[in-house]
Order: sequence, then C-alpha cells, then structure tokens
Amino acid sequence: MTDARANPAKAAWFIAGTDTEIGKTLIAGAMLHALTKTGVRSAGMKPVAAGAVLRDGVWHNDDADILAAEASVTLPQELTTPFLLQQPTAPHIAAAQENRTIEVAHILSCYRQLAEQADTLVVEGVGGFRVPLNEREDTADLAQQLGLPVVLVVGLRLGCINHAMLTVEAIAARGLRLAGWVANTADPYMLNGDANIAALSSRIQAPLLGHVPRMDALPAKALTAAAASHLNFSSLPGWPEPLGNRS
Ligand SMILES: Nc1ncnc2c1ncn2[C@@H]1O[C@H](COP(=O)(O)OP(=O)(O)OP(=O)(O)O)[C@@H](O)[C@H]1O
Ligand SMILES: C[C@H](N)[C@H](N)CCCCCC(=O)O
Ligand SMILES: [Mg+2]
Repeated sequence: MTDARANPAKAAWFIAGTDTEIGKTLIAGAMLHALTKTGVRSAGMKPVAAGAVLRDGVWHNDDADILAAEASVTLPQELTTPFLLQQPTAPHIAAAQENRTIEVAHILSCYRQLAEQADTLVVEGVGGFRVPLNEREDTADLAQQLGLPVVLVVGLRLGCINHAMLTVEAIAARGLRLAGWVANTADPYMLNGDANIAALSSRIQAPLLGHVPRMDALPAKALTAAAASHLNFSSLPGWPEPLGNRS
C-alpha cells in the first residue's frame, strides 16, 4: 500500500488531543499562524468535521474555517475537509445520518493532493485519539496511515493526566512519533496547574511546546494569534526556518 510517507518533501503534523473541545483547533490554528509567518506555503486539513451550518449555500464548519483562515494557500474544501458532516456528534454516527461512510483511503488521497500544493500541512484529528470513523477504523488508524509526527494537545483539567498517558501509549503503540505536546488551559479553575504540568512533563518523552493560559473570549483570529505567542514550535521535525534565516 502506498501511503503519505512516500512524500518526504513535505513537513506535516497530526494534531491529536486528550478529548474533544480541549483546544486542538486553537493550537492547530496557532501552528498555521506561525507557519504562515515563516513565509512557507501552509495549509490546514480537518478531514472529518462533525457539525456544520449552511451559509449562502455553502456548508461551514468552525474548525475548517479557522484553519483555512490561518493557511497561506487556499485549497478546495472537498480536499481539506472531505467529510464535512452536519450533526455535531460522534462522526461515524453523523455520517450514518447522511447515509455516508467515512473512508480513511479517501482522506489519504485528499492528503496527497494537498501535499502537492503546500509546503507544510497541519492535520487536525477529531475528538480524542480513538474516535471511530467507521465500523473498522478510528482516528488512530488515520494518524497511523498518514504516518505523521503527532502533536498532542493536553486540555488542562482534572483527569487530564490519565487521558494524556493513555493517549501517549496509543500513539506509541501505532509506531508514531510524538513530536511535542502543548498544555492548553481547558479549565481555568483547575487546582495546581503548574504541578499538573510538571507531572505531565516528567512522564511525556517529548518536548513541551508551551503552556497556553485561558484567554479572554476574542474573535477566532485574535485568539489563534494570542495562543501562538505562548508557543514555540521550532523543535518540531521539519519546522521551517524563520524567513530571515533562509538563504
Ligand atoms: N486557552 C484557551 N483560552 C480561551 N479559549 C480557549 C482556549 N482553548 C480553547 N478555547 C476555546 O474552547 C473551545 C474549544 O476549543 P477547540 O475548538 O480548539 O477544541 P477542539 O479540541 O478542537 O474540539 P473538537 O474536538 O470539537 O475539534 C473553542 O471555543 C476555543 O476557542
Ligand atoms: C462534535 C464535536 N465537537 C467533535 N467534532 C466530535 C467529537 C466526537 C467524540 C466521540 C467520542 O469519543 O465519544
Ligand atoms: Mg477542533
């Protein structure tokens, strides 16, 4: 089987999370924001998006729109989000409601086409790391078949240490490289946030890319830029040099 690994020229990362609604899109958007600033062609992919609204005859999903707004190249939504589903629910259920079947093979085909048109790609997962996509496959299979280094977003709240360790184990079990992790404040009232980050740091064998505090509600673009200011992605494999350093 050919897979996305066959294209070594591209730098790309898979954004996984400890759960749904813990900041994957925020961090993926921040990555794209930082990539776009380096001057490379950047694109986002949210291959499976559950929850869409119809505006002016076009189906929109917030995650897909946030990633597209931060990317430096505009690519067709049929490629960046091949499975755009209406209901905000578990994706295999949302797909069944529309008599559709999510196919990882189709996502890989779209990914390869995107990789021809961008230098860097940020691929956001859906929910936690083992969300079913169909009767046979889940998001971990998608990550494995893409073969990308993984960035894990840990949503800081009580219970996240266990969720993070289970996710780290599942990533390793699929032979994937955990390239870095982000501590994102999901619950601003969590007790002992720093001690929780220290506990995670001592157990996760990958660099901490930064700690994003709980920020004020801002428009999506401002929130993404604010998140980026707390993060340093330069240790990620394939991360481009800043514009001024390239010859
Ligand atoms: N550090 C933060 N400060 C302020 N708001 C945040 C922060 N992290 C996340 N949010 C907000 O919380 C909500 C959920 O975050 P986000 O959409 O990034 O989660 P997700 O993990 O991508 O969820 P999904 O599984 O649906 O893709 C969003 O409205 C986002 O702007
Ligand atoms: C709709 C939501 N925001 C996500 N996009 C989908 C999360 C699916 C979680 C499924 C599960 O693990 O039970
Ligand atoms: Mg998201």
